[in-house]
Amino acid sequence: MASESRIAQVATTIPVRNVQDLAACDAGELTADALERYVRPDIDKDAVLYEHSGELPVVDLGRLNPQHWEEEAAAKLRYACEEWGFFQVLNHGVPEEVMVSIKRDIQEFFELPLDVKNAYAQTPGDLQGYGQAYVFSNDQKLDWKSLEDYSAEVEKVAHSIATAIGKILNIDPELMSDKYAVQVLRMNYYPPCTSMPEKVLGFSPHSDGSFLTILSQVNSVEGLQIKRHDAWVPVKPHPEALLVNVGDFLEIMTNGKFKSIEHRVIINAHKERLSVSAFHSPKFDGVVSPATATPTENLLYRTVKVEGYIKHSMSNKLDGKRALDHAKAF
Ligand SMILES: O=C(O)CCC(=O)C(=O)O
Ligand SMILES: [Fe+2]
Repeated sequence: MASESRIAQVATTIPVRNVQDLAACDAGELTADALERYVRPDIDKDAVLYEHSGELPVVDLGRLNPQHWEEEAAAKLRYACEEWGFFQVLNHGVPEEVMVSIKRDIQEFFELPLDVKNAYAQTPGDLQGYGQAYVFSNDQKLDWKSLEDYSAEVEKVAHSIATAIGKILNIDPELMSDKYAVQVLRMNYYPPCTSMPEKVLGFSPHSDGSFLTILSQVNSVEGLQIKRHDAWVPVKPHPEALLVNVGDFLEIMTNGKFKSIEHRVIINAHKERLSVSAFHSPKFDGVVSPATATPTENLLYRTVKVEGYIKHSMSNKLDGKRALDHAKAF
């Protein structure tokens, strides 16, 4: 569909030297100068709280479907969206063989020579950090069965989570259904950095310009950190779970009750990290309006045009939750 290709077009970023190529060069070439672009002076500004990793909410999707709905699981989902903005999802229903195949194909893809990868991909780009990404929207898939299967399965997961959220918030399912209608997949690759891993970021702090994002931490290498109470909490990869986060459009729609949380990716000294993000967003020509629980509730956000918001959030330098300021009511 035309609107979907437009997302991939705005998703391109500034061309820079491919980081995978950079990381593969001789140690002598990896000077502070070569890495300067990726060094983040404020990387240590906020504490990293490893001891809180285990507190990240885990939501059991098997207990949140119309045939089997448990209030306790619903309360957990609400808490996760209000307090953390991120949660692990178990019993997500994606068959094991689909997970195994997509993980294998992504690993193999990133081992291909650069020119072959670039010929495959519509929109190779950097991640505003020491990372590399390839983006595919619904109509621009690689010719892989695994990607097609994964995409379809993750769409079902997005549907189940959005339906459960709609039920929790008392939102008409019809109104909910077009909020996650467009899916864009991005494969992310973060090479190891032996010379100064503690100084470079794989992905600068940002919140997602989506409605819901579903992430698979493909090779279970740690790196993702999420903001909580002005500190960073590392997310431990969970082999059976998918990681889900509230995106900016869901924060706007809930008038700030569900939180689209700032996150970043740090770099490992020895291991590469691979992940695949599935962004689910409303159709490009739509709008998202804040829904208030009571008529007297103050409006924190205004109605935003989807296309304008996505373009705005992608065309600016990543800067925490700054993109959402664009949608503030005042
Ligand atoms: O690789 C990751 O863990 C995070 C990726 C991410 O934040 C994104 O794709 O928006
Ligand atoms: Fe993200």
